[in-house]
Amino acid sequence: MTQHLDIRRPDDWHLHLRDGAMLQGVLPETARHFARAIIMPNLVPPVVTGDQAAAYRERILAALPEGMAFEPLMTLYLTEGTDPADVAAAAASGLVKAVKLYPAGATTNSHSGVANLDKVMPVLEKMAEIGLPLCTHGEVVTPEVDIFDREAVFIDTVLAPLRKRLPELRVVMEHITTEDGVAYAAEGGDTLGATITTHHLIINRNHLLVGGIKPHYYCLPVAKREKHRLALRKAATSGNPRFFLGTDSAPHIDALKEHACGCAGCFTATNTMALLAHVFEEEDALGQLEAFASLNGPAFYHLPANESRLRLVRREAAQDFPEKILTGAGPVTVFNPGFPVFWSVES
Ligand SMILES: NC(=O)N[C@@H](CC(=O)O)C(=O)O
Ligand SMILES: [Zn+2]
Ligand SMILES: [Zn+2]
Repeated sequence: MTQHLDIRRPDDWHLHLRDGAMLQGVLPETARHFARAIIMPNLVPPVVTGDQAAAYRERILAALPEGMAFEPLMTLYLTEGTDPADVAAAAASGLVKAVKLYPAGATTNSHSGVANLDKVMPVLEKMAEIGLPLCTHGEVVTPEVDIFDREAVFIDTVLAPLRKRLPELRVVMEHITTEDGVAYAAEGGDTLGATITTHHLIINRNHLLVGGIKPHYYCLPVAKREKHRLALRKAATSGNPRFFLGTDSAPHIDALKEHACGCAGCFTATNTMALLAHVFEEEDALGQLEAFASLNGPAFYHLPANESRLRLVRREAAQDFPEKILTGAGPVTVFNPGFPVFWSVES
């Protein structure tokens, strides 16, 4: 029997589109299913100023194929030189929807990020005043802290003190990967949100490491123990408005993933909605998929939910997804969940 699930069209609250030939190649994969996305600013060089965000937005719209509708929601990359007045102007014009904090050295293209939070307090104070959210890559980079503990230590030593110091600041904990992140976000009140990726609902660290290293499962924050994956599933399917979808779909060409020093990032734009339907069905929570993918994010960002709809269909036979997307920059492997998926998006 074919089963349908109709939901409001989803948005992606954490997406990497890159630039140039890669942007051209990956943008349709998101625009096919998503109405809007928060666009991450970690280009080389990063998107720091309002002018740079406006120019990047134009490049994204220019790369959109004829007949596709998609609204990029722009962000600024926070640096120790960021000007609070520029941030405020970019927010007031409606161009910029959030500012992104990368602790310097934490992830892909984060070297221009923040080493000393004191240096950006004037920007954060301005953001608290105007209600502009701060999106955080929540990992400390202290070499002594184990990579699997970096998120929990960030919460204790950076995020909680910052939110005490600036309680009005609206914060999104991006791509949470631990039960600690889930617990902190659940208690955070309405100034706090947390995005969860599709892949962290599917893989734990065994999938990454047992039986040979799987470079296409390597992302940051790195996948954790099974108990953390289960906590993320519980949070995502709970209906709790603090939790919403941010795929963190992060394309890198295969040559840089299958490498002695492979890049971090899973590319999930192509099959995310089908995979989420699979996960939510497994959790007996298909009725909560719309909240997670289409309602909780807009509510946090004070934007209306989309009026258009998306239909997911459960087929008799397992559905095929492309193994790779062929972009002008090179092939990009699509996230393979490692199990058959019967759901697909009706086109
Ligand atoms: N998630 C990742 O593993 N990679 C992201 C950066 C990020 O979101 O941390 C990327 O830009 O490739
Ligand atoms: Zn990140
Ligand atoms: Zn990301």
